[in-house]
Amino acid sequence: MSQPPTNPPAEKDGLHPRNRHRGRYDFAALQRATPELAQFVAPNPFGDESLDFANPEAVKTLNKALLRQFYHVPHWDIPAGYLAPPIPGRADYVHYLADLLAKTNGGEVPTGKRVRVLDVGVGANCIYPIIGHREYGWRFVGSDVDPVAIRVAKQIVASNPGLSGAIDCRLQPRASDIFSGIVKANELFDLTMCNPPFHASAAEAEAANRRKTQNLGTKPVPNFGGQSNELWYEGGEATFTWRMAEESALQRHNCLWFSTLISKKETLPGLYKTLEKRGAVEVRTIGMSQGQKVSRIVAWTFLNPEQQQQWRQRRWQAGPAPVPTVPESGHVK
Ligand SMILES: C[S@@+](CC[C@H](N)C(=O)[O-])C[C@H]1O[C@@H](n2cnc3c(N)ncnc32)[C@H](O)[C@@H]1O
Repeated sequence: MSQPPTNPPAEKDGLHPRNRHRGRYDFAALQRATPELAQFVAPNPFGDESLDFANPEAVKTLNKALLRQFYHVPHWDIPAGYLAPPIPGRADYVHYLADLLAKTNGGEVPTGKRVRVLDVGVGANCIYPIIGHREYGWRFVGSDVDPVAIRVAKQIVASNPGLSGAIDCRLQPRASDIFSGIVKANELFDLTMCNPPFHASAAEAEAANRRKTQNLGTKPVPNFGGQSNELWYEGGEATFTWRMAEESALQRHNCLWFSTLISKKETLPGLYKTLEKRGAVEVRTIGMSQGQKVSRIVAWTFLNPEQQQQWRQRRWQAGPAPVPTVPESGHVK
């Protein structure tokens, strides 16, 4: 006998406790702040208001509304075909990194401009710097090999209050480089983060797109949810993160914690091996789950506990720094 459909839980328990998106989307409030969202909102089989998540325009417009309502970013747009990120999942990575820094800081998340973060592969959407700055006041450098992504990310930064001066977007001139060409001499970062290109080839990215749209029961959408060059890299996630691990060893004294998302568990053994070979002192794997999708952050440091404490004293103990206020809800003018 077939079971009646059950409504999804109101609280997304899998998300980080500080994630602002643990509750169900309040479509009424979102539409008040972003009226163009209304055209995409319709009742789902359970009678609740929902959105066609297979429609990139709908997802992009939801992102606009969420960024406006939760992150004080009234002007956000990306060109057609660029990755419209699921914001709750992106926010989770930022909050888990905040916890990681807190461990080096006596349990307290260091906030404000004294914390500097490098986002490798910032994308046109500039999502991690926006969330990290609005939540914790951190300063960001975002790198990308795609000149369009850098131009759009810079536009987002320039057109929203308080982001200029907090987020610096830099073009990586060589696709094979990760930190080299971006990190300036003597520049220090408390964290690096990255959502790496996942697939090993354009064909693989397109096949995955086809499978995903088939599962959602819709027609394949060209460049569904991301430019193909945003989603693939010669050798895929494993090669990209291997390069990152290798290069991080050259920056071992310029950064407290390096980190990356890892989507494929098969990538983990190779990454751990490289980090061990290069002398990482501590490697942490932090699990994250968003709905059915399970992912993880791998973070590593080349600094021993004593050096970590020295880092803390030198960089964060200059007194508390103010964090910009993020409204809980409501349209930000
Ligand atoms: C999966 S997308 C992530 C975009 C965004 N951070 C997000 O999470 O939605 C990966 C990004 O890495 C960029 N990328 C590829 N190779 C790179 C490199 N060597 N250095 C910096 N960015 C790179 C791509 O252009 C793309 O924007």
